Amino acid sequence: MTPAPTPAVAPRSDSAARPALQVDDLHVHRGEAHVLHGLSFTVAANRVTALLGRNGAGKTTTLLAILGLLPGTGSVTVDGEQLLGQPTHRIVADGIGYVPEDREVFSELTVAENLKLAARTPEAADRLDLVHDVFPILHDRRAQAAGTLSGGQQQMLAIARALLNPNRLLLVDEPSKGLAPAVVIDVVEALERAAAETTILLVEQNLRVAHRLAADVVVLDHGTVVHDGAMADLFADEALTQRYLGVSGS
Ligand SMILES: Nc1ncnc2c1ncn2[C@@H]1O[C@H](COP(=O)(O)OP(=O)(O)OP(=O)(O)O)[C@@H](O)[C@H]1O
Repeated sequence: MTPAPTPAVAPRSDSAARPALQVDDLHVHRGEAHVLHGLSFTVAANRVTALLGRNGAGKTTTLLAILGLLPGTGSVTVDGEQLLGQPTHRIVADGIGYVPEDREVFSELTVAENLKLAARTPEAADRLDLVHDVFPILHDRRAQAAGTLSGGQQQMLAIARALLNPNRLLLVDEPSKGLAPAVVIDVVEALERAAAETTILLVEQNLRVAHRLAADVVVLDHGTVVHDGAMADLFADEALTQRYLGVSGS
C-alpha cells in the first residue's frame, strides 16, 4: 500500500482551540488619529489566523501594536503573558517573530549574512538546515547580495529569517504583495511549512491565499472587529466578502 503523503501543515491537536494570542479592548492612536477602537480577538495555538480588511482598516497597526512598535491600551497576551507596555526587543526575544510587509532585507549583505544577522538564539544554527530544506533557493544563492534577489526570493529570505528562531507566534504582513502568481504559490508553500512550526497571524489582501493558509479569520473595518470565525465560512459567503472586503471569495 502506498503511504499517505505527509501533510504540509501538521494535523491540528486538541490544543488547537487554546488561544496563543489574546487581544482585549486594544486602542491605538497614530498621531491625532484614533486607529484601533477596542479590538478584541483570539488566535488559536498551532493554527493560521488571517487578519483581513479593506485598505486602512488597521491590520498593520494591529501587528505593530502587538510587537510594541506602537503604544496602545487594553491587553495583548501571548500564552497568558502581557506584551503591552513591554519594549519590542523583549517581545521579540520572547518568541514573537515578524515578517514585515516591505521585507526589509539588508540589500548589500549576502543571503547567508542576512540569515546570520537574524539568528537570536543558539538553536538558530541547527535550524539553518530546516530553513534550507524549506527554501533550497536560499542555499543556492547564499553568496548573492540580497538586494539582487527577485521579489519572491526576498520574501522567502524574510520568512526564512523569522523561521530561524523558534517562535511562539509569527506575525506575517502581506506576504504575497507585489508577487507574480507563480511566485505566490512558492511563498504559500513556504508559509504552509512555517505553519507546521508555529502559530501564525497573517495579514493578507489576497483572499484565495488567506483561504488556502488560514483556518480562522478576523475581519477589521475602521479599527473594529466586524467578523470572526472560520475562514471557510467567510470565503463561501459572497455577501460577507463583498461587504467587508469588497471582493468576492469563491
Ligand atoms: N504613521 C501614521 N500616522 C498617522 N496615521 C497613520 C499612520 N500610518 C497609518 N495611519 C492610519 O491608520 C489607519 C490604519 O492603517 P493601517 O496601515 O494599519 O491599515 P491596513 O489595514 O494595514 O491597510 P493597508 O491594507 O492599506 O496596509 C489608516 O487610516 C492610516 O491612514
